[in-house]
Amino acid sequence: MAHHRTQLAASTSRRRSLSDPLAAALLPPPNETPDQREHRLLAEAEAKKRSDNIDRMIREGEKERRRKKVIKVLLLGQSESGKSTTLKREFPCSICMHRLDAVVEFRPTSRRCLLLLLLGMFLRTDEVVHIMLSNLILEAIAPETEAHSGLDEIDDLDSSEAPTIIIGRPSSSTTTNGLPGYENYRRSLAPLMELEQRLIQQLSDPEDNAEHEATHLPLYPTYSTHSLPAAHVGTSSSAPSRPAPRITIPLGANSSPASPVTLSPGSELTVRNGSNWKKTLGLAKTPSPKSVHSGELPGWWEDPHDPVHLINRCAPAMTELWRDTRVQQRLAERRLRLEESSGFYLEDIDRVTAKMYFPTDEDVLKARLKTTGVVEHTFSLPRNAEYRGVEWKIYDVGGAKPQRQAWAPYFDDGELFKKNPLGSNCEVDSIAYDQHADTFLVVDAIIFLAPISAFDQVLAEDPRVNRLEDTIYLWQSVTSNKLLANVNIILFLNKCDLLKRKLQAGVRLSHYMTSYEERSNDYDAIVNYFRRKFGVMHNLYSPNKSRECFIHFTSVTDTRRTHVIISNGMFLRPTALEIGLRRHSVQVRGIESAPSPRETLQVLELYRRVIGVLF
Ligand SMILES: Nc1nc2c(ncn2[C@@H]2O[C@H](COP(=O)(O)OP(=O)(O)OP(=O)(O)O)[C@@H](O)[C@H]2O)c(=O)[nH]1
Ligand SMILES: [Mg+2]
Repeated sequence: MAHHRTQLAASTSRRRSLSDPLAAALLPPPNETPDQREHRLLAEAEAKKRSDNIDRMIREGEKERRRKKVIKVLLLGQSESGKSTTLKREFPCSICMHRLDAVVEFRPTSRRCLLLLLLGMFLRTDEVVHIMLSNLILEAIAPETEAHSGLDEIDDLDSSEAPTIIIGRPSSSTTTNGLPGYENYRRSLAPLMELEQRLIQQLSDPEDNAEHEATHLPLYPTYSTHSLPAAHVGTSSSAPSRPAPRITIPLGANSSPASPVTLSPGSELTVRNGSNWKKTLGLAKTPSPKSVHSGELPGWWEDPHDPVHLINRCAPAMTELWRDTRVQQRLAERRLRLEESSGFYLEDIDRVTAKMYFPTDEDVLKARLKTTGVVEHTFSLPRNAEYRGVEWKIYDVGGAKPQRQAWAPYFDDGELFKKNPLGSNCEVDSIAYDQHADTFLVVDAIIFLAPISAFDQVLAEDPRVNRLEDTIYLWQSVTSNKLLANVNIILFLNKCDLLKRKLQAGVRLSHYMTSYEERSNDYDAIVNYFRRKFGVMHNLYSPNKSRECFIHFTSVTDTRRTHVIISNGMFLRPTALEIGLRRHSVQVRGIESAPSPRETLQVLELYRRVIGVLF
């Protein structure tokens, strides 16, 4: 009986095997010799071993993937709000800022870059090919070809969205004459133009190829200042003939190998999408400890071809131009405050143009490189075992208006919900959606930068728009977005240092922001007013009423704060950690600009405890 059952099972299994073509192909040949059998069994054992190995590797990879936490943070805010600077400072481990001495070897590249930035301040005299032209001194004092008044334009805006901030006095841009002495200045600075070209060549990557880039933007038409769409951010009607948005962020892609800078005469020095300032400033490589500690630096000042010699010769003309009261007046009329952003070294021309000038940490931190598109920075936290395995992905976007075409569509929920493949009621922590690749980029948090010192300034790319007004519209569109309902939002009320200086110089907020009325022009009163205003807007517009918004007063160029954290052995910035904390509903008070050592310790202690739970 048992024998019969075995025979039956064998014949059933053979029948099943024969009906399965793969099994049939693997069956031993019917007339297999003992030798052949031995070979076959050996080969099968070998194949099984290989297959088991692959299975094991897959299982381990899966375990590793599950163990590894990836925290994704998106930086948002208008151009020059301080996003890239925040990235440099708030996430110091991404550029080895915790070992400031380690970047010494790469300063020569940064040095050339900073010299180029300085030249850029003086040189943009060519035709209107770039919206940033108005940033530059010679351009600002050049004879004008066309006059435009910001107030006239503002009057045309839809009254339902009338800004609470007035745009300020129209500049005396009706003047069509250039500044007296303009031609002299132009002549004395002319040699620098050739030098600028040379620096551009030195800093450009000859193998630059858009196809290498980690992110891609469509080719948009170049806007002139006058053809930009109306300033109402977050309203789809503001860009009637907007080209189809496209953004591709290959998930898991590392920093792009592409050329880090876009350098062309007549445009602002730019960090390209898919590239990063680490490479631009020469910080991308890990320096060898030997050369760091040997302190050897190339003696560039002895090289007659080094740009520093020509710049050094032109320094007196540069200083004279910058200090010329008529120049200052013209810049003030145009409400251009170069010294507040990339022009910080204009007050330092002698130092920066000295033959042996070498960028300080602060110079590197403050160097302004405009971002275009979306740049992804990936890094893991070193050393500290507590945080091992956490990978950070920070997305830094270009905040200038033409750049916002890359991200503004993601705040247009009507459009996005329609395309949302997960259905309109789904709850996704999504921000970036690639309509071509059908992928969502899920972010854990947004850090929104609002430069509150800019209440008396206009956008460089659109002088019709007050900077603070623009930030408020942006904030409204981010906080009210339904798709972002579950994304944690951290608000940096940034550039507090500049705000303080501006108020001390007697500039009145109520002069530009009528809704501030006759309240005190005192720093504390004003920052608290802004905190309340932004906080109330968040609570009012947020579709998720239980979401809390963390608000910090920051001066992100202030390196002292970084040092406090570093000296405490923390490689994470508190604001970054809040991202994780929010998910677990743990309340943490934020550190403001200059925390006392006691405050820092308290917060660090709290973070440590919570991190123990989280990671
Ligand atoms: N004094 C001061 N300067 C700041 C502060 N934050 C940023 N800056 C300066 O402002 C300029 C612009 O900063 P970025 O970080 O390049 O601005 P961004 O938001 O990345 O600008 P885009 O790339 O155009 O979107 C730089 O020169 C910074 O040094 C701040 O808190 N205080
Ligand atoms: Mg940037």
